Amino acid sequence: MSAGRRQTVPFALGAYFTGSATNGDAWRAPEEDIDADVEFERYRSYVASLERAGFHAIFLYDNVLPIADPTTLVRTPALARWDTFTLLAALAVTTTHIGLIGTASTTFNEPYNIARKVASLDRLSRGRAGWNVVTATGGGENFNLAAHMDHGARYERAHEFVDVVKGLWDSVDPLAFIRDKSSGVWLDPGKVHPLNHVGRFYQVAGPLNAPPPVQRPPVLAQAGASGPGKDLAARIGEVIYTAACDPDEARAYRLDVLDRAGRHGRDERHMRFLPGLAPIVASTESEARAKFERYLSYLDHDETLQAISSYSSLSQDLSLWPRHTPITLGAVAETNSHKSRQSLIVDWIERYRPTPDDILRTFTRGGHRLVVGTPSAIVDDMQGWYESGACDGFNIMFTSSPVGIDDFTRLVVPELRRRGLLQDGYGSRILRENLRIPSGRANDR
Ligand SMILES: Cc1cc2nc3c(=O)[nH]c(=O)nc-3n(C[C@H](O)[C@H](O)[C@H](O)COP(=O)(O)O)c2cc1C
Repeated sequence: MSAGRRQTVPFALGAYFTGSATNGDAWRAPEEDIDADVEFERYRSYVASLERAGFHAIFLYDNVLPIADPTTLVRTPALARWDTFTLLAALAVTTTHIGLIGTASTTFNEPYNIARKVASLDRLSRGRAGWNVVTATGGGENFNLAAHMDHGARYERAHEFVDVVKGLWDSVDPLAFIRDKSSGVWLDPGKVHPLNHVGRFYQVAGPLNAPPPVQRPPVLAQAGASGPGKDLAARIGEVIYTAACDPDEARAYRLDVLDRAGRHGRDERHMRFLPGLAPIVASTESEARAKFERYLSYLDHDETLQAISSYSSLSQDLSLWPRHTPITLGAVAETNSHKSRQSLIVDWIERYRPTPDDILRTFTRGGHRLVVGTPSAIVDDMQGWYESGACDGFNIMFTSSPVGIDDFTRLVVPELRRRGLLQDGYGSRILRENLRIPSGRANDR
């Protein structure tokens, strides 16, 4: 099983970052960096470590939410956030092989701008750019809307948005540029193809006024998991980020999206499913447990429970629930924001009847799975998920930086290598080639 699987869908390792001050929830721990929102050097050194360790890509989360009440931010480093593609552009010139995947929403951007940004990043990085296509969990109030756009409408626009971006990337053949001083011919107009797109939501003439991307096309990531989210993933997603706490559910999700992808002539060779994983690792089990308790001691429990309640739209604040009493959810109003995270956490609470304390011990504030243990226990977990077809790798969400990054690269990465899951070094300087994802073009199915 594993040898064949490794041939078709090689194990992929990504690293998740927000563009703000700290990566971990326990930001008050003495060793935790707290100034990455103003010091580029922090990101430069994190990503340099990940590149030395052979991570395929980093992924920058982003949102543009309104903050009606700044008192909700008193205890969390979330407000100041680098503009995603500006930060990635800087990282493009401090790295050589690691992929650089940034989030931009199809709800609050125009396709022309995104096509240009990602194409430019792909050139700057010599073929390592990716775009995480989101419809955004909120933010309309910052973009001329009274509220967030309806979930269904967001996804309808997203399909057309991505088609336009891909069309713009194809609108200029890189060979169009003759640049011949002797003849005075700069450009071959036969290799420039205005798009002239007229659709339901967008009217875009083109051609794209940007350096042609190196990758044909740059890698597309996607992270929605509601019905419409899965349809978008199935049609355009190449790297699929998920939150999953149970391997059976992750496997069912993967098979569901692959089934939908089949209708678009796509299969598992074209997609890498990467659930989030937040590791706390140490050489011995007891050390790892002690580290975990220390992490919990620096976590603001109320704030973390409030964040999970709000991000998962639970219709109640879990921080108000007695800390050691099993939670009973009342009626949960259907959300227009993050439908899949809502159902993930609601289902989990209904199935296991956890206490708020159990939630803190199981999930990060974003609702991703915490795993505590030795390097071999953590790799057993990862390998088990991968080999059973629950995923194609992981998106590592470090519980602290820089120490959590250092722990993972020092302890877990060598074990992943020893088991042949992760290769030594990079096979290519191009992200799509390192992930071994074909472009989907006729000559590269
Ligand atoms: C790992 C992961 C990362 C995500 N990153 C972002 C992000 O950066 N910005 C955003 O607005 N939504 C992000 N999302 C949310 C989804 O893209 C999507 O907007 C959300 O799941 C709502 O869509 P759904 O109802 O189809 O699930 C992320 C989801 C996951 C699982």
